[in-house]
Amino acid sequence: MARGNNGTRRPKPNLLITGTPGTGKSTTASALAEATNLRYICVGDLVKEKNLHDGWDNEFGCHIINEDLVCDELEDVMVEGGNIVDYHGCDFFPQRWFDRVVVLRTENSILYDRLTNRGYSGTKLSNNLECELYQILLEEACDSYEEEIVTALQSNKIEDISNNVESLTEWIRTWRP
Ligand SMILES: Nc1ncnc2c1ncn2[C@@H]1O[C@H](COP(=O)(O)OP(=O)(O)O)[C@@H](O)[C@H]1O
Repeated sequence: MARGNNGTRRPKPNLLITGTPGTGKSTTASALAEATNLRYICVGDLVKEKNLHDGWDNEFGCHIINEDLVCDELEDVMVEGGNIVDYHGCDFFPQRWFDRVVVLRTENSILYDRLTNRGYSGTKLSNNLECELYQILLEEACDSYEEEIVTALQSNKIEDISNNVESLTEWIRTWRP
């Protein structure tokens, strides 16, 4: 829902850019933030910087995010509006925070190359490839937000990044409080 706590519409929209790791969230979200002057929030970095986690998960090789701490940390800026949030999950954020939810999608062979270049192997690699193959993030987004605010965008080629940034910039530009 596009309404803040005071019942008025936010002056600037909040967007969530989600998708399997490697689909291009941080590349797309940071380019979009630069093009629009909105605030870029990388939840993964925030978790590390502010210790919003419950330790390290050896099996998955990542921090165990504390979702309540993350939501508390972000509440004020999200109510204010004008944020582009990047995270490979979306079901624990309050639904009212987002005006648009973008799920980036990448073909498996391309994602395989990106993730192996990043040093992923074994279970971590196969879990992420399966996550993309079974559209886990798209389903999570559709289950968590109103259908009309969720959009899946392809992120296979470099041109996809500029096209996606351009169309989202236009959407942000025409946003009216
Ligand atoms: N649409 C795309 N076309 C080509 N390369 C891409 C595309 N999106 C991302 N990449 C590359 O893939 C890698 C992972 O991108 P990144 O933005 O870090 O993904 P994420 O934030 O989803 O983990 C980076 O090297 C990036 O340059």
